[in-house]
Amino acid sequence: MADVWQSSMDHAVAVARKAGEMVRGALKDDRTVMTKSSAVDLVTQTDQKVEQLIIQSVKEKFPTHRFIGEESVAAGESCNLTDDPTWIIDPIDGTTNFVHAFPFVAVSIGFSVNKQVEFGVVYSCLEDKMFTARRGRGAFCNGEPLQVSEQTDIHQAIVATEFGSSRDPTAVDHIFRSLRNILCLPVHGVRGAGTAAINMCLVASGCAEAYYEIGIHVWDVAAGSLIVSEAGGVLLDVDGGDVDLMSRRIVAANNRTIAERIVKEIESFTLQRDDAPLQS
Ligand SMILES: Nc1ncnc2c1ncn2[C@@H]1O[C@H](CO)[C@@H](O)[C@H]1OP(=O)(O)O
Ligand SMILES: [Mg+2]
Ligand SMILES: [Mg+2]
Repeated sequence: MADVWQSSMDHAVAVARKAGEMVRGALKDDRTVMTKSSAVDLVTQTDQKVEQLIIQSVKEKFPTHRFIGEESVAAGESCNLTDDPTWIIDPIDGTTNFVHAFPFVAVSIGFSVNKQVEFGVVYSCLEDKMFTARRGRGAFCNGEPLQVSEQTDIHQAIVATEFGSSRDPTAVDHIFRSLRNILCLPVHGVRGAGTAAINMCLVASGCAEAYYEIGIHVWDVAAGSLIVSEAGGVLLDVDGGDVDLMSRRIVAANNRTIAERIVKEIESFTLQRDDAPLQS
């Protein structure tokens, strides 16, 4: 059966590749860093230029589609997911890595209709790996099918997470308590690539059993969430309920056994939702 979103997905892959070229080029000369929500929440002109490139090219081709883009939201645009076809864009996931030339940097493009992610594209542009997933049709890396790990024993798992962009000692302590619980289960290891999107692609690829984090935004995980589920993985909220991409919390794992085991060890907390009304 013809896929109504195939041309949109083809466009997403093409523009993600173009965006990745721009990121690779900018690695050599653009290191002018600005900050956003905290002294370690970084943004560069390249983040902004790449987001504009993606949005402009999509607007020309699909003028009725809507957008949620990290840098547009930072500039004051709303972050509401409607039933309309919506491109959910993180132009550079891993800006801190980009600034330091730490080699995990991704362009992340999710596409939702009726609030459901229809396709996801994550281009790990320094590794030149194009991760794609179409709902119901599997997940791929450079065209090769992806499959999550078959491991069900948490003690033999690698768990990915990040420390986030808050350096408030109380908030850091909170993150460390969950991390300590998980590390001491024990697990084989804890890792973090420095980008939510690539962490999720590592789960989809079977290289890590799980990824969890509180503090992510919808643009960090929209594409990756579909890549994980289409590779056979599961998504949960950190309290074990259904995942809610606007809630800033996620557990992505190879299977429910591992996901639920991790949930037990997380000290959850809530943050302001991505779709909370703007403060005036
Ligand atoms: N100092 C920091 N360290 C790690 N991640 C950070 C960070 N500041 C912001 N983030 C963002 O938080 C996400 C989840 O950890 C990352 O993918 C990253 O997305 P970003 O590069 O698009 O801002
Ligand atoms: Mg991001
Ligand atoms: Mg970003």
